[in-house]
Amino acid sequence: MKNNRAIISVKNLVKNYDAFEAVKGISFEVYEHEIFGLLGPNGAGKTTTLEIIETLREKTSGEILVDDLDVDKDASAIKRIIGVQLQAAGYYPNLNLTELLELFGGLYNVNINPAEMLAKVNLQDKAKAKYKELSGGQKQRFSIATTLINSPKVIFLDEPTTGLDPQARRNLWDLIIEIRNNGTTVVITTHYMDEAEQLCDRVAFVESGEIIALDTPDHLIDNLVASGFERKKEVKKANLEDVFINLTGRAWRDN
Ligand SMILES: Nc1ncnc2c1ncn2[C@@H]1O[C@H](COP(=O)(O)OP(=O)(O)OP(=O)(O)O)[C@@H](O)[C@H]1O
Repeated sequence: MKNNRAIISVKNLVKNYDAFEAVKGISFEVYEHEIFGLLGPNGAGKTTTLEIIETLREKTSGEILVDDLDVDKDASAIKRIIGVQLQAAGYYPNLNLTELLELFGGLYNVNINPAEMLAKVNLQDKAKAKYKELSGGQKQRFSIATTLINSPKVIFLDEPTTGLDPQARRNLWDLIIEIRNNGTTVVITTHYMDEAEQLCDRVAFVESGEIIALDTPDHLIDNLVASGFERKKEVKKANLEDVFINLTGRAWRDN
């Protein structure tokens, strides 16, 4: 299924906020049809990097191609082939889910079938509900549905399962895998290492604006184990959380 064609290519990306270097010359590729995770501590530069790829934020320097389109020259063409989660503020309170999807479809100038889109994220029973009446997991599922309106080649999910209960998280994992299996590349950030381990084909660890490791979860774990690392009283000798802490030297939930 994976072909290792780079659908996103980032070369020497730098982002400075005044004198502060938030992203320090990172390079990586996201392959077509994979689920690619950007992991790392708060403030590492993940959201900044994603928003630059999404053409929503200016970079300081570097080259970025999305499906061979250059963010400097083809930003509007890139916007047409990517799906980005809207902020909740964009969900007009008086409209129900069906009306919101019709509105967004209109903004993208595409014909959509709201009932079909809601069924994709298992919200068919909420067609007439308002966004504010949804549970946290339902809100996330609706937000993911909105990323699919323009049948994008790549979707970006920034911490999609934060605050969800374990079951809702697993439901969302199934949904994300299904979206990938239907041919969409997924770029995701998460602070949950079990999630990254379950979901991501490859992950990049970002620390202080640099990529300090990039590989499949399996390889990262195996490398850590091969280096002599051993967990106390655990059946498996290490997990991806161990890789993370070993790389960054701090607990991954710390601020
Ligand atoms: N608009 C801005 N102006 C100045 N500094 C900013 C701006 N946006 C982000 N930063 C800084 O850049 C750094 C990277 O922020 P970013 O939001 O990309 O991190 P992150 O890895 O997504 O973090 P988190 O896991 O907390 O979401 C942080 O130190 C942040 O304070």
